[in-house]
Amino acid sequence: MSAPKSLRYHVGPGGALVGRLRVPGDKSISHRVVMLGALASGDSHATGFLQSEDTRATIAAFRAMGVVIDADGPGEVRIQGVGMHGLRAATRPLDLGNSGTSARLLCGLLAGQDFASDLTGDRSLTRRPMLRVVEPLRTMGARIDTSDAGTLPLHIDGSPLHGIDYRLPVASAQLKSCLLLAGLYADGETVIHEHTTTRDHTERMLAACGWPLRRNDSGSLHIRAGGELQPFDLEVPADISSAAFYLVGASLAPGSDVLLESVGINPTRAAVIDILKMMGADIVVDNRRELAGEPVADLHVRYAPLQGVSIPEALVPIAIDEFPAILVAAAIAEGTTELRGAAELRVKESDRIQTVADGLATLGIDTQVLEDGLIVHGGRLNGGHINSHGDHRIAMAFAMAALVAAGPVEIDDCANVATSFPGFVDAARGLGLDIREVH
Ligand SMILES: O=C(O)C1=C[C@@H](OP(=O)(O)O)[C@@H](O)[C@H](O)C1
Ligand SMILES: C=C(OP(=O)(O)O)C(=O)O
Repeated sequence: MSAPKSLRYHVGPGGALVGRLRVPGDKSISHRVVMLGALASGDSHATGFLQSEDTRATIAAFRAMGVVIDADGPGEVRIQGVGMHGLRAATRPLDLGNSGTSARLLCGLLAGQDFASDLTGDRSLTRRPMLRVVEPLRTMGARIDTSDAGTLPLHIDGSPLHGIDYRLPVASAQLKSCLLLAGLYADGETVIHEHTTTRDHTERMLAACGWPLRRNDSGSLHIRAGGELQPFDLEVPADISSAAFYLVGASLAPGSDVLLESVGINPTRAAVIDILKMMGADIVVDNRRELAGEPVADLHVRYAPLQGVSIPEALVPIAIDEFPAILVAAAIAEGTTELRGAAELRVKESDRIQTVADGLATLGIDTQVLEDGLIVHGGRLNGGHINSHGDHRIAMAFAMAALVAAGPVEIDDCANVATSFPGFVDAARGLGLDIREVH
């Protein structure tokens, strides 16, 4: 979107991370704050909100549909909810930038409106698969056109929906959330079965807004239309996906000692802690409490030597966005790390299996690329020149690799770090990383 695309990071080798930090608000929860706040019957307010390019894309979409949103205060957002039937047709296509969460959740939310919408996005987003949401929505009665490749741009001709009984074919919280949001407008019951646990922020926030949502003993979700969403006033936890870069950086670099404050540790999100601990990381989870119906804690991480592990497949969806960082940790761990069952990584902002493998090869690390994962043989890192392919998490993960590299790490195409973690460079420098931006 607005950030310059030529941004490069120069990261000097060595050093340690020391200090305390509250990383910005959780991106998944911040998107949902805007979406459910917009549909609530009254005004909502949130602090700790992530102001980033992805969440701004969601805000812009709802403003274009007539919702008044004030997001000027740092980390603060006020939303004048218009009620379940108060959205209005936008006069332009809704441009969701780089944000898969915005595109997929909005698809469900807009399918049952009584107006038409067009959705588009940037180069990366217009390549990401949308049929996973479009096909079940069509079964619910939605009228949606996609590109020939099944991607954005989409035309959604709002239509009456009916509930379906659906088993998710991929472990995707975006798909689950899309169908739950469509279910808010569907006749009869919408039932969703998941064979693997994925993040449950939509379910928690719907419950917090007083919408009846039932989970039966086998874990399937049941939702019906006809309710009202209560407005809310909440504090968004810090994003564990952003904290992950510092968990890894501090684990890698001797002498590191970092306290990450008020990080969301929702059990459907927090497997990065378990995986790093399996590798030998020294992470203490302290001061556990709740914010916005979500568990949070302070995470105290100190340097520790790491060993390679075989990552349990059940943990993959619960750490899905953290693999660029985890695989950088694997690169200096002693022995071999095996990641399997992670084919979803290929359809994120970049093909994260290939971009990580290419980046690690540049730094001198042997890997074996699998269709659904990566085998990393830990070793010593050289400096080198990395192409992030415009993927924010690749850029931040390789910035941390410099802490243990023998020479500088240059990373191209870093502007999209602003999609999830504006302020990453200042925060990293504040803790001791020798990083600067080159325009
Ligand atoms: O629901 C969400 O907020 C998200 C779900 C995940 O995507 P998938 O549903 O595609 O796994 C994750 O990768 C993304 O960053 C955010
Ligand atoms: C995959 C991600 O986000 P999204 O799907 O919303 O683009 C991410 O933030 O790593």
